[in-house]
Amino acid sequence: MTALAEELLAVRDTGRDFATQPALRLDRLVRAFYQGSRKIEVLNGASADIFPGQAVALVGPSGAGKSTLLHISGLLETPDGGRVIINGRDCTGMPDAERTRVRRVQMGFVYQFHQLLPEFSALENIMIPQLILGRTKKQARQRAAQLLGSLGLADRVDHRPAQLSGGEQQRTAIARALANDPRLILADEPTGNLDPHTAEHVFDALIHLIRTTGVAALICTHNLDLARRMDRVLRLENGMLVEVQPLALR
Ligand SMILES: Nc1ncnc2c1ncn2[C@@H]1O[C@H](COP(=O)(O)OP(=O)(O)OP(=O)(O)O)[C@@H](O)[C@H]1O
Repeated sequence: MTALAEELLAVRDTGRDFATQPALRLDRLVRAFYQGSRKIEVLNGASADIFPGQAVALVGPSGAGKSTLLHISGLLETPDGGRVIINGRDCTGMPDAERTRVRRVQMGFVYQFHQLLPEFSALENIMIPQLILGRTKKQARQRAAQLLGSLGLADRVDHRPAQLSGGEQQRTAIARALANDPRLILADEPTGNLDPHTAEHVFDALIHLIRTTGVAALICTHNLDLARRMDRVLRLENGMLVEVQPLALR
């Protein structure tokens, strides 16, 4: 385990106080799919509150519905029943334009494959979402440089994604997710494409930013070693979210 990882674990184990309003409240979510005439009930009353500053792992077997839950949390899909409440606001029935705005202003996304724009530099990739929200070029450049610096990429700002290693690409994607100071990070296997050593470093960087910015994060992962190091673990079981003690995770 790296020194940073040990420091992060120590912070988790001191039992910090979290803000009282959840950044994300999932309230009795229901979602089913039909495959032919067969109905698959993926979410069946899934509920959870995720508070600012918490890194929460989402685990469960393949096909349990983790991606479905992340898509619904990110307002990319609508549930058949239940509510998604972001910072106290019920977003479930919002019109598309309003959902897009909530996503852009309040959320950051990290995917297994970085999805950086190949023709732009690392710096520009982090500036673009800020320019969309109306920051000036100067403000966007400063914020992008600051984030890349805090992720150990100060000497990579002008590199295009293809000129970065897998771990550097993923750290750039994390910086992009944080560019607009979101309240909530949603991450789908953010280290799933990396070798174990690189995955650990990228994960440490992500957790460090969660702890220092106070953003809330729901992180889907198959990697139980990483899940054990988060503040909380939620396991999807039979369409419900079950809280598991991180150190008891098997
Ligand atoms: N659009 C869809 N149409 C039909 N079935 C779907 C659709 N999306 C997901 N499913 C089904 O819902 C179930 C849950 O899928 P989901 O991708 O959410 O699981 P997961 O836990 O993320 O799996 P994995 O760990 O393998 O990525 C699966 O049985 C999947 O086939």
